[in-house]
Amino acid sequence: MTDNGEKDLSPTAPEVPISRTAPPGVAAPPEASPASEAPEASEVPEAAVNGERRVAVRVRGLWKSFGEQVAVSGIDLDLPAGHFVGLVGPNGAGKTTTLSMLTGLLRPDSGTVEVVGRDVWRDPVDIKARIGVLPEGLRLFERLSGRELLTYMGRMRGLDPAELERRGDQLLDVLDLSTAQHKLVVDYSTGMRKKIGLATALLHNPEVLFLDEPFEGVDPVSAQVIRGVLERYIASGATVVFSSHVMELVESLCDWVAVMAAGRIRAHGPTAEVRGDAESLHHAFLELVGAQGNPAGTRLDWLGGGAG
Ligand SMILES: Nc1ncnc2c1ncn2[C@@H]1O[C@H](COP(=O)(O)OP(=O)(O)OP(=O)(O)O)[C@@H](O)[C@H]1O
Repeated sequence: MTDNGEKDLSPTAPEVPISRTAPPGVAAPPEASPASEAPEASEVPEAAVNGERRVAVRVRGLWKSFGEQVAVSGIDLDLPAGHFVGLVGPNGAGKTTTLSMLTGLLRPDSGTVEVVGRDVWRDPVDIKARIGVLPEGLRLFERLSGRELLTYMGRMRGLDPAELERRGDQLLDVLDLSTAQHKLVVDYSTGMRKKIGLATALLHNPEVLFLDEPFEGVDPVSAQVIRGVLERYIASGATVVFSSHVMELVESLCDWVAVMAAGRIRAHGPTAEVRGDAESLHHAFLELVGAQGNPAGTRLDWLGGGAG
């Protein structure tokens, strides 16, 4: 158990007894300087090494409040490179806020984030060339066609035009968007928007891909396609960090998982170890976030039967 009340199952973590119940309370804010005054990040080489393991994302003391609401409560986390990492948690757990801070979209109140050994807030331009992001509430240039969007993003990334066209052709083909490539994005379905968003996130061949709910609103066929693309990407040594509520999906896709609740990390490590002896990751998750045995339905004694 760490200072944050989490279960750290990473192989580099000290040997500690594992507790599956975690206190729901929120710790007091740390005596930390604002992110802009954070101490100089150590010079970590690109293949940052933590023991034998390369670290794709290193988070220390990350904290974010919105007024009185503490969204992320001083989390520490090492996410290993070359893995499919799932960030899971109930509604309002702080997943989107965390992902936004990991990708330089939201400035933390305090704490540091390093991605492939570089401080996200000190090297923003360099970092943005190395990561791909599919954010929540994806905003796209609606009046461009899918193809135009890819071309625009590729040029922004400085890709050679011939290479950009080659990659665009392949991505549109693999993601089954070739026939819709000249349609305006505003006319795309939810699943098509996710797919074109994923294509723009992959176009520059990033080292780490951050995806907020990538499978939400995506049909099973498209989900299978996205899954195949991501598995191939991981096999090349890249890293995917994605958030999801769908535990079965996380269990089948991710070999590493971090469980969040109330702004804190409740457990993280190899998926099989976080699941432990539980029947499934879903059951382990319910136990970790303290949701088991909550008979919400029994309080709705008026519901059903149509008696008014
Ligand atoms: N811009 C904001 N202003 C005020 N409060 C916010 C803001 N963004 C997030 N919050 C609050 O921070 C907490 C964490 O929100 P966040 O969106 O990170 O959770 P989440 O785990 O992604 O939830 P969900 O699974 O429902 O998307 C919530 O209590 C939310 O109301």
